[in-house]
Amino acid sequence: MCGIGVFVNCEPDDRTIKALKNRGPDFYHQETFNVVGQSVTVVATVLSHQGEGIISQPIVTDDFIFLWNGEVYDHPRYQPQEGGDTNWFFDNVGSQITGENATGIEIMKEIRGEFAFCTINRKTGEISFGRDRLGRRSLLLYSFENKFILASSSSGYHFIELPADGLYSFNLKMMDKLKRHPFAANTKVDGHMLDEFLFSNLNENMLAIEGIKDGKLHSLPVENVQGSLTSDLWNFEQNFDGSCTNDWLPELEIVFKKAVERRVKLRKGSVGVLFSGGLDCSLVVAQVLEIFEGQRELATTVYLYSVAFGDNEEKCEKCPDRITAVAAFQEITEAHPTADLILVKENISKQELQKTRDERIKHLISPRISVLDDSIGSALYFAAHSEVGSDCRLLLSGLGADELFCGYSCHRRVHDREGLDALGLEVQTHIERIAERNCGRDDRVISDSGREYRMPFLDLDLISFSSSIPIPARCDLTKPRGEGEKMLLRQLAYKKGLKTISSFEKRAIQFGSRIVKMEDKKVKGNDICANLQK
Ligand SMILES: Nc1ncnc2c1ncn2[C@@H]1O[C@H](COP(=O)(O)OP(=O)(O)OP(=O)(O)O)[C@@H](O)[C@H]1O
Repeated sequence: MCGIGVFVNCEPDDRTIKALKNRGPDFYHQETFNVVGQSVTVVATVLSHQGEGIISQPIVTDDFIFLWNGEVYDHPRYQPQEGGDTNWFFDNVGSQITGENATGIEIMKEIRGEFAFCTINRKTGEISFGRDRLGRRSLLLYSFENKFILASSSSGYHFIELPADGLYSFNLKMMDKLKRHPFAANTKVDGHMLDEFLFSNLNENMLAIEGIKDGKLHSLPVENVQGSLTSDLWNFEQNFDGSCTNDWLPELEIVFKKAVERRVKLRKGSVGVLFSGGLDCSLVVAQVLEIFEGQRELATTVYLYSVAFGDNEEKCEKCPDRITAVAAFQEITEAHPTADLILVKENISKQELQKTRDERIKHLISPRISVLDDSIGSALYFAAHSEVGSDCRLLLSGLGADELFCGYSCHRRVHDREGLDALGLEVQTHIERIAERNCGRDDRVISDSGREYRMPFLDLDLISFSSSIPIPARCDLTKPRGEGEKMLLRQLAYKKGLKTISSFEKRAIQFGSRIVKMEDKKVKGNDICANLQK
């Protein structure tokens, strides 16, 4: 994982550099180039997980500048090599992505892994960039007059999150419009396929939506390149079939194991899991431990980071997520008595929350601004930034399980009111908008810890396989909570010896961690968050 930044006709401010350095504590480089008459400053920081030593960035040739933030776990042409995925990527893809040349993009589509990238053609001034189909790595965009910025993490500008709706290119000679190679999609997602991006020049009150009308606006038109980017790996089409005669569990077990294995194999340092004690993250922990038992050379300590909000230890211990974390830790330990497992309790007071939010969190959450962004972003920030486990450089979470296996209360609502077909569409929508709802924000707040964030349930093979399972085999929403939603995952947990955990009810992070209760807010999740605007 890395921090990448490209600053055309402007220089990065200190806060942006610090944010990028936090993401990549192993290496930092900043250099300014003249590209087709424009000043282009690139910043690259690295958190190394692949290859011998540390692979520096950016990769610069006479023709190209290439910045890569992500992991290639698997690709038909990829063999993990000495130079890691950065060098491989450059050899195979970077030199081929030039504007409308689709070859590079064709290779990119087959990457199993998460990424954001940027390639600058020094001869033509064509700059190509994008996030993977699920937006698992953040990339922010800002443009004003002749200034153009891309950065993994935020600063004092009015950035927008680059939508994960396609791969983009922009010509630094013309600076007139963006081109989008759109990803194929089955649902309409807010903020996707816009035909222009709007930016403001206001700098001081960066989160004040109201303020924009007083500042100048800059608009960049976006033009779609004909034909959309499709790939079997990116096919999230849901199986609406009502009949479910197969036993899906054995294959799910294999696909889930592979998804976790990919993510714990290519790494340096030990492993942590963001741990609520809920079904999803517990399954991830159990799978990691099984893999470690089978492949001792991969095994390390596994830290389980549990965050709870309250003004003293007693209150934190009563948080629903802390209660389940303690219970789940015990059950997992009983199932894996030889595992080197440490439960790390992060107790956060209101004072600490407010101070850290003002100093750090709100900048990382930016440009997201809702109450939900604040609650989830802050909880994940504290879980990820624990000082315990200084050798832990990788964090896993259970994100994605609810989307695929119908864990949310809205799934139940849609099912009860509109039936199975509508539920299938709801599942599809949840997956296609996860970049905007979760992934960008979560990547920024978590990766700021200098630990890389990976989500096994958002593995492309796992999504593809799960999507092929008829909805009634994934959940049975005629059954009560704690039983019907994520039914197939509950069976998997039971099979893995997590009997109590398999019947835990789903609980949203903002309630389970009690961050909402501590702040005593009478606001709705989608409201603009006053705390982020201060
Ligand atoms: N209090 C917490 N402390 C640390 N990490 C958390 C906490 N709450 C949630 N997370 C992380 O966020 C992920 C998503 O949360 P979510 O509530 O959807 O899943 P879960 O708690 O694992 O399972 P369930 O959805 O069944 O409750 C979790 O899998 C976990 O990795």
